[in-house]
Amino acid sequence: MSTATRLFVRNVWLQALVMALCALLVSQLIWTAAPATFHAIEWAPYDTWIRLRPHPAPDPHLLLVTRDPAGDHQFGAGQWDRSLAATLITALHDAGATAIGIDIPLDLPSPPNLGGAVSDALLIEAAKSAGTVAYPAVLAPAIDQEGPSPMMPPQHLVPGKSTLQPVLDLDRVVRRGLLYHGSGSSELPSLGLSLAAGVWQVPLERIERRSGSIRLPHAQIGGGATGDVTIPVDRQGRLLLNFTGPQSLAPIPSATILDIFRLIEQKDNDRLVALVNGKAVLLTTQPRPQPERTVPSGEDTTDMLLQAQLLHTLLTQDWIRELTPWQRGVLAFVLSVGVAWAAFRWTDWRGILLGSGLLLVYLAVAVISLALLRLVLPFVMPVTAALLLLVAGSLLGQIVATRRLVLLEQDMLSVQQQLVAVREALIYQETAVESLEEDLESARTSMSHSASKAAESATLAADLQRMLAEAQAQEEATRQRMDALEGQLHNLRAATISAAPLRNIEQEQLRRECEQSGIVTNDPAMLTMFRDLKKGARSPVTVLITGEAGTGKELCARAVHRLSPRAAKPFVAVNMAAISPELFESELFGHVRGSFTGAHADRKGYFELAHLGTIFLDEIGDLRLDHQSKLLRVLQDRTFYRVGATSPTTVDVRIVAATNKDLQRGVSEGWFREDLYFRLKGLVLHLPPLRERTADIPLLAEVCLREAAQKSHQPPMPLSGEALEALTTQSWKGNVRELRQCLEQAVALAEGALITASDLRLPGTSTSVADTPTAAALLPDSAGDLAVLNQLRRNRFDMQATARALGWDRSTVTQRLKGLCFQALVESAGDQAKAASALAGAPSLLRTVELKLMDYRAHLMDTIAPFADVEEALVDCKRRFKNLPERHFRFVETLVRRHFESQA
Ligand SMILES: Nc1ncnc2c1ncn2[C@@H]1O[C@H](COP(=O)(O)OP(=O)(O)OP(=O)(O)O)[C@@H](O)[C@H]1O
Repeated sequence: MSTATRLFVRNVWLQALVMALCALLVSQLIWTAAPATFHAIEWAPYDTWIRLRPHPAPDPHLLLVTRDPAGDHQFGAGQWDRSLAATLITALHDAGATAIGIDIPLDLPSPPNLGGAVSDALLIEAAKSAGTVAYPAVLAPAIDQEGPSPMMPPQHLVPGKSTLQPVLDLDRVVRRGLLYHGSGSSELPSLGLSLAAGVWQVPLERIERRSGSIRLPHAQIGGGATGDVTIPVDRQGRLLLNFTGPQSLAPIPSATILDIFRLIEQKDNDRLVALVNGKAVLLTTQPRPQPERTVPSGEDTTDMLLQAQLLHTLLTQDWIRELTPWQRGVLAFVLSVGVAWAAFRWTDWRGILLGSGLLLVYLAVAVISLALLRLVLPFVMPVTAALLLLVAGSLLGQIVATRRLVLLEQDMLSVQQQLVAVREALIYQETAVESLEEDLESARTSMSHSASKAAESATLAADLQRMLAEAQAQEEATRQRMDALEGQLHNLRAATISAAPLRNIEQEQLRRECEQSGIVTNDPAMLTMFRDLKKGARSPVTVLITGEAGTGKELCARAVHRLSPRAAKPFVAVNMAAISPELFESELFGHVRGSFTGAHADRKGYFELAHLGTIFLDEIGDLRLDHQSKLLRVLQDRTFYRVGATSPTTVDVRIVAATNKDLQRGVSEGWFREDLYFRLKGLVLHLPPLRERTADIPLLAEVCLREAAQKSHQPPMPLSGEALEALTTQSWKGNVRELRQCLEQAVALAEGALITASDLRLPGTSTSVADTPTAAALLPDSAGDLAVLNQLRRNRFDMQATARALGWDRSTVTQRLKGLCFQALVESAGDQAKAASALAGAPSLLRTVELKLMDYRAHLMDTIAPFADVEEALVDCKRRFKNLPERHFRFVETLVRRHFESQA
C-alpha cells in the first residue's frame, strides 16, 4: 500500500477533504448535465421567499403611466403617432417630473403613416427640452437583424439612450437587472439606471464602475442630502431585483395615459403637478405583446415593468446581495468537509445524524441570512454534495475500515519483526553482559593470586568494567525499545479489535444469539466478534480463533459449525497438542490395514470423520514444523493419503482452527509457517481475556452457579457481595474455565446458603488452599530446576523478568539456565536443536533458547580453546564457571572431555 493510501486510510480529516472535493465535483457534473433544472432549484428558496415575504413599499418617487384599453379605444390599438408622446413628455416635464423614461426606440424612424419625420422631430424636440429623458436604443445586433436603419446619428439624444432588455436566468426567469448592456462603444445603461441617475442628478459619464459594485458619486438622494450611492452587483454587473410585490404592477403608483391626457385637456395643472412633481415617470406608449417575461413569483410581466422594478430597487437602495462564485465555492466546501468528517468519523447512525444535522443547520442559516441580512447563500451545490457524502459515507467508511484493518495488520507484522530483531539483540547483549561479568570476576581472581600480574590484571579489569558498563547500558536501551514496541503492538491489537464498531441496536439481538450458542456475554468486543462469526459461518471460509486458554475458543468453533449450512453434519474436534508426534499422520489421515505394526484394520482419520462437516483444529500453534507442512497440503486441496495407501482420499470439510499462541509472531520468529498462517486466517476471531471484560463476570457466575445447582439437584446458591467483588478483581489467568471451576468448587465446599469469599478459595484469601508454593519451592539452593525452567518459559526466557518473578538476582537465574543448557546438550548428545527443543517446551520459544544455547556453548569453547590439556582446561572452567551449581558443573566437565576426545 502506497504512503498516500496509508495516509488517506488513517486520517479522517484527509478523507473528509478529498471526499468533499470529489462530492463537489460530482455535484458540479450533475449540475452541468441539467443546468436549467438545477438553476431553478438553486433559486427556489429565493423565489419562495420573494413570493411569501411581506413586500416592501414602492419608492414614492416612482410613477408608472401606462396604456390601457380605454386609451387604445381613444387613440387606436396599434402604434400611436409620436406627436402624442411629445405632448405627454412636455406636459410631464412641465408638471415637475425629475426624469422620464419612454419605451419608444428613437433610433428607428416613425412610419410615414403615423406622422413620419414630422412627429419624430416633434418628439425629439420635446425630449430635448424635457431634461432627463431616457429611451430604449436598438442595440447593434438588433439593428442588423431587424432591417430598418437607425436615424444616424441622433447625437443630441445620446445621454438618454438606454436599453429595456432584461436579463434572463438559465431557467428563463428574470431575477436580476443588468445595469449596463453591450460593451465598448455600443455599451448602454439600462433604462432604470438612466432614470435613477436622472433622479439623483448624476450624469451618466460620472458613474464609476468597479468589480462588484457601481458607484454614483454626489447623488441627490432626497431631502436635499447628497451622498455616494454604491450598488452591489455581481461580476457581470447584475443586481438582484428587490420586487415590490407578487403582482408586479399592483403596488407601484400608476396612472393611465388617458388620465394624463384628460388632465392636459382640462388644463388641470394642479392635479397633474400633484401626480407627477418630483417623480421619475415611466411612460409606456407602445402596444406590447403580453406577456413578455416571467418573474420569481411565477407571473408574467413586461420589460417596462421590469425596468420599473429595477428603478424601485435602485431608488430604495434596499439591496439583496449574492456571494461571489469564490465565496460560494468556499462555503460549499466547508460544509461538505464538515458533513464528510461526520460521516467518516462515525460510519454508523451517529455519522448520518451529525452530517444531516450540519446540513439542516446550514439550511436554517441560509433562510435566516436571506430573510434578515438579504444575503442569498448557495443551495444546490452544498445540499447535493452533503447528500452524496452522507450516502457514500457509510459505504466508503466500511471500505476504509477494512483497509485500515489491513494496514493495522501490516503494521503489527512490521512491529513484530522489529520486536524479534530487538529480542535477539537483547539475548546477545544479555549474554555479553554475563560473559563480561565472568571475565571480570576471573581477572580479579588472577589479580589476587599473582602479584606479578597484578598491574596487567588491574588494567584488564578496568577495561572489562568499562565494557561491562557499556554493555549494560546497551542492554537497558534495548529493553526500553522492546517495551515501547510491546506497547505499540498492544495498541495496534486493540485498534484492530475496535476497528469495526458495533451498532447499539444489534447488541441485544446478538447477546441472545450468543446465549443460544452457549456463549454468555454482554461485552461489546465479544458481541462484535460474534457478529463477524455469524457472517463468516455462512460462507465456507476457514476460521482462525485466537485468545488465551479458557476464553471460549471451542465454544465459538462449535457456534461456527452450528450456524453454518453444515450444522447437521459431524463436528470433529482435534487437539493438535495432544496427538503424539509418531501418530500424527495416522490420527489425522487414517491408515490402511498392515501399514505399520498394530494396524490391524483400515481406520479413518479425523479428516475423513469430519467429511461434509467441520473439523476443529485446536492448539494449532503447538504443531511442529514438519507437521505444519503436512497439514498445509490438506488445507490446500483437501486431499491426502491414508498411511500406507496408494491412492489419495479427498474430503469436503470446513476448517476451524484455534490457538492461544500469537501465530503472526510465530511467522516472524520462524516457528510457524507463513503459508499455513495465511491459509488459516480466512476469518480471524479474537476472544478477549476475562480480565478485559470484567462486566461479564457476574453474568458468567450466575450461569455457572445455575448449572452447578442443576447438576446437584439443588436450588442455585447466591453469591455474597464480598464474593462477587473478589471474583471481579481476580485476574483469571485461566479465564472462564478457571472461573467455572472455582465456582463449582465453591458450591461443593460452601457450608451456608450463600457462597462467601472464603468459599471461593481464591489465592490471597486467608483460607486459600490453592496458593502456589512456588516461592518456597524455588529457593536458589533448592534443586527445583523444573520449576525454574517453567518460570523461564513463562517469561519467555527473559532473565530479568524471571529473576523478578522468582525474587532472585539475575545472575543466579543465568547460572541456572546455563547449567540447564549444558545438561540438555549432554543429554541430547550435543544435538543443539534437540537440546533447544527440550528446554523451550513450545515452538514459540525455540529460537530464543537456541540463541542462548549457541552463546553458552561458544563461550565454553572460547574458554577452553587456549588449552591443550583437558585437565588444565577444566581447572580454568572451574574458575570461570564457579557460580554454576555443582550438579550442573558435571555437565560442563562432560562437554569439555567430549570436546577433547573429539579433537584427539
Ligand atoms: N462466554 C462464555 N460463556 C459461557 N461459558 C464459557 C464462555 N467462554 C468459555 N466458557 C466455558 O469455559 C470453558 C472453556 O471454554 P473453551 O474450551 O471453549 O475455551 P478454549 O479457549 O477453547 O480453551 P483452551 O484454549 O484451553 O482449549 C468451557 O467450559 C466453556 O463452556
